Amino acid sequence: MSSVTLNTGASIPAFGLGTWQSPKGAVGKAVEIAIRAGYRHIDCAHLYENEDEVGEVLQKLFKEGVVKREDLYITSKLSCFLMSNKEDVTESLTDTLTKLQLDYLDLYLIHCPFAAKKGTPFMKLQEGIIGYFPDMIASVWETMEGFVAKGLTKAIGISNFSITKTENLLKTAKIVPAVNQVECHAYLQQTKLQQYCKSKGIAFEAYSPLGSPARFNVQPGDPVVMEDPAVKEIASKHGASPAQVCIAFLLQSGLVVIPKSVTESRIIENLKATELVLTDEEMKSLRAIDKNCRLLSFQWFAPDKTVDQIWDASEDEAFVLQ
Ligand SMILES: NC(=O)C1=CN([C@@H]2O[C@H](COP(=O)(O)OP(=O)(O)OC[C@H]3O[C@@H](n4cnc5c(N)ncnc54)[C@H](OP(=O)(O)O)[C@@H]3O)[C@@H](O)[C@H]2O)C=CC1
Ligand SMILES: CC1=C(/C=C/C(C)=C\C=C\C(C)=C\C=O)C(C)(C)CCC1
Repeated sequence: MSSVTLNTGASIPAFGLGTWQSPKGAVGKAVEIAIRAGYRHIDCAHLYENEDEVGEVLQKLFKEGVVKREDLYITSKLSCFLMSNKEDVTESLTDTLTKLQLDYLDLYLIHCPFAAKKGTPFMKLQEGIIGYFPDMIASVWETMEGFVAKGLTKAIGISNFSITKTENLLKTAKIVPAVNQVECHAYLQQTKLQQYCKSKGIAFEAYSPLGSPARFNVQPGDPVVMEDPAVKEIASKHGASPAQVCIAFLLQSGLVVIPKSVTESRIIENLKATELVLTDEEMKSLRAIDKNCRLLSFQWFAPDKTVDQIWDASEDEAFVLQ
């Protein structure tokens, strides 16, 4: 399986399994099926509230000798509820390591540049919003740099950072983020952010590569990337599925891609997309269907701001689904 070399010198498998909205009772089985089938990269987060079940299955697979810790690439992310001070940031990582039953992560990301008050009930998030503060992010980053020094994570990175917010972070960062994990699919290709990340040596990781069809804010009439005629036509030419084309397109663009599934047949189907080779012409057709269309606006984190302000839209002028 292909990999991307990070600015740390380490390699990250270019293909991995997402676990957002993978419910407890299903996520462990999904991770087990994936690893047994050949996945070596799992994307987790404190916010997903399922890391304990992922940890249990990892332990089981280590004990059975199916895979060794050093052969896996495990990412997790700092909770947006635990960003206000060093103790909270440390609590988020410690809680994640305990739940995953690991001594170290391969990659630890700031989940998003917005913070919310500790203890805010998840469904009342809007009441606990703190917002985006560059000084808070700088201080979170300094704490995370300490995690690398202590061997608690091999690399640190960011998620949902625009160019402007990354530039702000780089003003004080001693470690350049290894990765920026952002929404990216054929309808939101983020070419400007991709180019910027490349220029800074930051690897670009594509989340929601299938257009997150079961996202919580999905509305009737929203564009559906897996139903795009170009995607379907290319899929049928290859005897592949639309999902496989969506994944192969991003992989062949040099990105790290982390589709989520808890369905055995889809977990396997998505893995097989790593073998699908698209022609230059097909890549060109897929590049042409970009709609600059953001599916996850994160506006709930900053209700006083417009979506354009949240994403520093002068950079990309994406239109956003409400
Ligand atoms: N950093 C961040 O803020 C974010 C990170 N992420 C990460 O990226 C991962 C992927 O993004 P996500 O938003 O989950 O969305 P995806 O684009 O990966 O889509 C997942 C959905 O597609 C379905 N699906 C999976 N494979 C297929 C297939 N072959 N054919 C048809 N449908 C399929 C899944 O259903 P089913 O499971 O029922 O099979 C699920 O409903 C997340 O799980 C998470 O790890 C995502 C969003 C934000
Ligand atoms: C899911 C809903 C809400 C909260 C979302 C939060 C706190 C985080 C979403 C994180 C994502 C997209 C993670 C992917 O990695 C509300 C509280 C806003 C209410 C609607 C449902």
